[in-house]
Amino acid sequence: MQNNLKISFIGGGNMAAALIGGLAGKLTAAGNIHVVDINADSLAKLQQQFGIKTSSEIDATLAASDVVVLAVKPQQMKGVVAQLVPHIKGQLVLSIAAGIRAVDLSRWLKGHNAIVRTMPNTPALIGKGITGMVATEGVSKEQRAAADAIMRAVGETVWLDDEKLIDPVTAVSGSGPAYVFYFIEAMQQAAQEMGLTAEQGNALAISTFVGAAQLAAQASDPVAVLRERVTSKGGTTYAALSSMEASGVKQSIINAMKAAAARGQALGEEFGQD
Ligand SMILES: NC(=O)C1=CN([C@@H]2O[C@H](COP(=O)(O)OP(=O)(O)OC[C@H]3O[C@@H](n4cnc5c(N)ncnc54)[C@H](O)[C@@H]3O)[C@@H](O)[C@H]2O)C=CC1
Ligand SMILES: O=C(O)[C@@H]1CCC=N1
Repeated sequence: MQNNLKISFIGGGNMAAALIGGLAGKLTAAGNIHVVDINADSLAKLQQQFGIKTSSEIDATLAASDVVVLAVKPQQMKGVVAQLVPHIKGQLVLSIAAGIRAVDLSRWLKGHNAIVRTMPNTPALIGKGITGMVATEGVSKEQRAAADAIMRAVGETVWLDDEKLIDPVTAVSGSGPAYVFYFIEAMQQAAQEMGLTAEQGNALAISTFVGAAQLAAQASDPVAVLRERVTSKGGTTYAALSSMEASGVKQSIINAMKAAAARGQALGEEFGQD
């Protein structure tokens, strides 16, 4: 399904590249995608990989875009957005930045109110992302549909009614892939400490994650029931889970995720000021 949606990315880093990979030549022609980045190497890579248009400075392409995706770090957002003001008229502005609130983007854009704030994640790279998103009042039906189509090009979407929930979404799915990788790293290390090779440990840990996650996605039972089915009384899993409980692993994960959400809020407060 291709349409003629013209999309400009401000920032062509990791997340932008993941999104462009799902969009270019799929949702819209590669020639309809434009990336502005100050890093010439990133631009050259994107240009080569996807055949999109690139430039090191904001130019007239921006004014002709339907959607402007803000994909720089929260710390850079205010300075970058200030440069966009003369070029933003009716476009949809779609931010993927952690923390930065729509109200601050709108103020920096001199009252522009067609903003969709999103939180994607890196499995977008393989079309398996999930994005939490919320729209401001000035977003039209068509713009909302365009935002949804852009994020669906790299996975699933979950729309929120309340922007405050974006920080919890960031804590669950935005940062979430890193927790999974951390858990896999721990399993790989344990495998090696117990005598398996790195290659064996790698295969066993990753396949276990993929298989268990797919089972959880497909099963009609809650994950707690799936866990109980692995856990024989007096058996090996019971020994492992008892050790985790004794070390407070579950509470530690909960605390960590609350820290991520709090950091999202703090980023908004710190980098969303005038
Ligand atoms: N990496 C992740 O897992 C996720 C990141 N995000 C958000 O995505 C945004 C981008 O993150 P990443 O892609 O990971 O960062 P990144 O550092 O890979 O990309 C940022 C890009 O912005 C460019 N840039 C910096 N100043 C600029 C300017 N003045 N004009 C144009 N381009 C400029 C940099 O050269 C860089 O290529 C962040 O706001 C982050 O919160 C959201 C969800 C997940
Ligand atoms: O760590 C971060 O701040 C970004 C947002 C979610 C994932 N990476």
